[in-house]
Amino acid sequence: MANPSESTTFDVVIIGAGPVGENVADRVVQGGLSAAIVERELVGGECSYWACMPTKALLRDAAAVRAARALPAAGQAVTGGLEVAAVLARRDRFASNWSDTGQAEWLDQAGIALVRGHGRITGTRVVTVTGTDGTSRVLQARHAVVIATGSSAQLPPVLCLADVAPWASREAAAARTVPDRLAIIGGGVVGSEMATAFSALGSHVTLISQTRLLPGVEPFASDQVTAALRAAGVSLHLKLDATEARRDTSGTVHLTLSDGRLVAADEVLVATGRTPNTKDLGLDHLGLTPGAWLPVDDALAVVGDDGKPVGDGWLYAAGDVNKRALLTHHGKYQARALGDAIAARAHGQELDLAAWGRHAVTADERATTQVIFTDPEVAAVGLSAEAASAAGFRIRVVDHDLGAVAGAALHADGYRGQARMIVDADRNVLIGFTAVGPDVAELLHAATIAVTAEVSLDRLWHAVPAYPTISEIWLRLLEADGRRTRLT
Ligand SMILES: Cc1cc2nc3c(=O)[nH]c(=O)nc-3n(C[C@H](O)[C@H](O)[C@H](O)COP(=O)(O)OP(=O)(O)OC[C@H]3O[C@@H](n4cnc5c(N)ncnc54)[C@H](O)[C@@H]3O)c2cc1C
Ligand SMILES: NC(=O)c1ccc[n+]([C@@H]2O[C@H](COP(=O)([O-])OP(=O)(O)OC[C@H]3O[C@@H](n4cnc5c(N)ncnc54)[C@H](O)[C@@H]3O)[C@@H](O)[C@H]2O)c1
Repeated sequence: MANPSESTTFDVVIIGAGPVGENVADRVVQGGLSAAIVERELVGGECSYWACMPTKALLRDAAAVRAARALPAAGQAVTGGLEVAAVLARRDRFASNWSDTGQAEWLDQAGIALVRGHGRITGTRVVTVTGTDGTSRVLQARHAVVIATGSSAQLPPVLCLADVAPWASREAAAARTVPDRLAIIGGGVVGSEMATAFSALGSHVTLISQTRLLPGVEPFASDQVTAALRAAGVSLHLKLDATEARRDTSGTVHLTLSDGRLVAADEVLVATGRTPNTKDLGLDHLGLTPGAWLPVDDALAVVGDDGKPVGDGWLYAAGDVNKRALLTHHGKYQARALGDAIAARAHGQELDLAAWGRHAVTADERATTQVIFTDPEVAAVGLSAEAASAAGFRIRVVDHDLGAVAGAALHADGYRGQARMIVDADRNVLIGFTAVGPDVAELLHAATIAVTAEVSLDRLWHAVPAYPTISEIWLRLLEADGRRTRLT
């Protein structure tokens, strides 16, 4: 049998072996097709080495200490501060010491050919891979090419920023030392999580944000994270821009803010969003714009300016690069649907692209889930009140104090948190849920199931939360909404 790693023709060629590319490859191979995956850096992508895993490892020890300190006896047992070297060493393990041997072995066992190098589309269903030694290999796809090249940190237009050699998320996630003073530009998810992590590790953190913190989440959740960061000693300069950067001869960076204030720091972390990895992919030959996000249709086929699939529909984009949801779990959800769809098409089967169908990615629009690992955590699914109103839903907004739930009061003394459900008043179903508070992450999946299954609130009254758990928030929210009498 031919060695798949030496073949040049495959059913599917995937560019990018991040979590999304890996999952597309897995599904097409499980669907009976052959697949090659092209990777220019590490198999596993951003998430494994510079994003989800190492950043959550940086946050976890401090969260455990906080949880213990919220209880009188356990708090007594916690003495001293965090051992920074041990936190960084555990982070290194979670980043697999930046070695992809394990993930490359997994590809091999799964029967997926790994081609190392930079991939470019050089013709219809053709990808040319340039290795680090400059040699090229041409791969031909029989059915489809999938772009899963992810995204990189975007630098904001701050004068002379490049001269101060700022950190981006990669440098923060892989930091070898904890700077005494860290300035963060950007108050989104990366900025807020890294402010939480580095202040707990001992940095004096100053965060500058154009907007309120976490502008994508419900304002009450953003407010609680803002208050907690302030209480932890983080200096927040909100609704301001950094305009200029300069590093002096002693190594100190000086940032000028739009109101004229100056911020001094040892390092600057830029966390102002992402830019797609599409600059050098050969997209210009296909009438697409290099460096732009890749617009896709419901089947994740890349579409041109006319909204129609490029070519005869052989080119797909999944994960960060299509900008539908810049989250690993949503990218992998897209990958499962797309991999199955490519296999189904290749076997001459009909696709099921109706809402919630097997090959559809409906949850990207109706039930996006996210946990933000700040202190307190934020967990959200579906629409916020603002987004639901903007989308034209007639809604009821129901709020409840999480700290008033018996399970939360037991969980931590002085538990502070809040939950909100957004109800589609016409259908009486949940279309959004947000919770903020210590350890709310694991509350999220119950809400996700209610939103995706479109469970009526009448039925949710029969989902009895165990006593005394934090999940009793569901009962409290239903009570706050009031039991409605069915008129039919
Ligand atoms: C600091 C940070 C923390 C995050 N934390 C979380 C979190 O907790 N939970 C969560 O769900 N999401 C998180 N995210 C988002 C998550 O990292 C991304 O959504 C996810 O990595 C996207 O996966 P992907 O496969 O689309 O792209 P990537 O992970 O970026 O992988 C793309 C791969 O393609 C390769 N590639 C690119 N161009 C080429 C080319 N031309 N040829 C060959 N290979 C190429 C790259 O080297 C890379 O390996 C975080 C992001 C950041 C920045
Ligand atoms: N826990 C998680 O799920 C997690 C963790 C980290 C990152 N991520 C994902 O990674 C993606 C990238 O995160 P991010 O924080 O870089 O982006 P983001 O889009 O969440 O936030 C970027 C922030 O930077 C601000 N900004 C933009 N331009 C600016 C400028 N010139 N000056 C000052 N501020 C500016 C924006 O107003 C926004 O607040 C997000 O989409 C997020 O979903 C997820």
